Amino acid sequence: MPLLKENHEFWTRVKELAQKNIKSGAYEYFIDPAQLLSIENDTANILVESSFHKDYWRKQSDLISTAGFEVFGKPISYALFSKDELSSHELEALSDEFQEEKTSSKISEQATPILTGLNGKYTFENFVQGPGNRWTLAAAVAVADKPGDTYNPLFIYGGAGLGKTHLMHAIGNEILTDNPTAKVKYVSSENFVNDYVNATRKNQMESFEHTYRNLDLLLLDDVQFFSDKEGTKTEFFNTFNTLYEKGAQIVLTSDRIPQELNNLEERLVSRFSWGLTTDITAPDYETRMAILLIKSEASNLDFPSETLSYIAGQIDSNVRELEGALNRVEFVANANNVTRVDIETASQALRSLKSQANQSLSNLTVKRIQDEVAKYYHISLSDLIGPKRPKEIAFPRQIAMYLVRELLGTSLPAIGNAFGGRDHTTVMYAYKQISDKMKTEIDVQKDIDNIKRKFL
Ligand SMILES: Nc1ncnc2c1ncn2[C@@H]1O[C@H](COP(=O)(O)OP(=O)(O)OP(=O)(O)O)[C@@H](O)[C@H]1O
Repeated sequence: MPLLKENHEFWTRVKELAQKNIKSGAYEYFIDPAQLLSIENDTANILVESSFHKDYWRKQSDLISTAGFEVFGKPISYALFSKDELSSHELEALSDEFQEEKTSSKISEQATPILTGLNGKYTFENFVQGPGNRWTLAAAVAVADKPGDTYNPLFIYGGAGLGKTHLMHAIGNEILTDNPTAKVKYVSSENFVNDYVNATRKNQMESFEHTYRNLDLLLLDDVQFFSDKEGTKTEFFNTFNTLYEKGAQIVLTSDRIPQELNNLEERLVSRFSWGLTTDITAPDYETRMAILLIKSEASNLDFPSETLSYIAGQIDSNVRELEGALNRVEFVANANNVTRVDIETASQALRSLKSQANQSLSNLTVKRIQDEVAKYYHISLSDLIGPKRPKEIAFPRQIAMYLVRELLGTSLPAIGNAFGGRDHTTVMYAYKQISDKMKTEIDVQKDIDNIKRKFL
């Protein structure tokens, strides 16, 4: 039976995820008024306003399962109760425990539990070892075994989609399994900066420092995107020093070595090299095969090894893309009612992926992408490529930059030029922002799909 503190953490996480993925009107109407009554036998009992709200909540199983995995490391199902169908007695019976624990938690020292940010699905067990990641995996296991003791900080660098984030989560999950009370936090550099900016704005620096400087393990992802604002850098420098001096473990990732992090000052970069700097390179064929084998086991389809070998031969530099290719093959096989996936089906699926890109290549231009994106978001082309920065314009601009990079493979400086002479780092940031959102935000995935469809 999970503790109440975790219940709170779970519910906060559900709402955070909903805020990210659901339009604000729907969030305010359907999600915000709902209450978590209790969690019993891995089932969250949720009270909603009416049976109409229930229908909406039934489609939100992703929110519950993601938050369940992140907070409890296991699947959580949910039962819905609407106010109009529950007697006050039944309501009391369901919520007693939660209310009771809620009262006692108010007395406990910390009002807000640390949100670990960890995703329970990334573990050492499901990370495939290969020549490109062997030493980094060994270092990560050593760090999880003796945090703060072996390599501190551990700095992992390498190209996109090669497993850096996976290993970070695995370290955090392992440490929490060994010591469930450890104070662990995974955060992207961007979110660290956001937390800091919000804390200064709301006058909550004490609470910010309390959270970050008392950690046993800080996992900071993508430090190449760290803001170059002075206040944030100083705060991070101080956080780093405090944690390091008290022997807390720090793990950092980046797409480049510390010495190439031009956004950070020398004194910080040199600290990154105090521990161990280690890289991940692209998986070789055997590793790709092993990854496909593990991932395909979760499928209800039969993948003969020659089919996996075919897929492994098509995608060779990015595990995220390899997973995407497998998903695409599964999708096409299911659509064609195929249960045993042969090479023909796989090649058909991957051909259509490629032909989509090829078609785009043949008649697509930067200008056409800009026009379609501007039209889609109801803004003018001059605003899209001009200097304005409000969110309603900055977001479509990031989408357009992402699509140009994705569909045309245009270089970063050339994209910068096509968008009013912006610096290539701005384009890189935009691309990363949208790639990240594509992983978690359904609305963004839909927007990108809708816009892409106009080019086919
Ligand atoms: N060796 C591996 N074994 C199993 N899965 C892997 C391996 N390497 C990567 N993956 C999977 O590939 C996907 C991408 O990995 P991850 O997000 O960790 O990449 P990354 O290096 O952090 O990329 P980015 O820099 O773009 O954020 C994840 O789903 C991860 O589980």
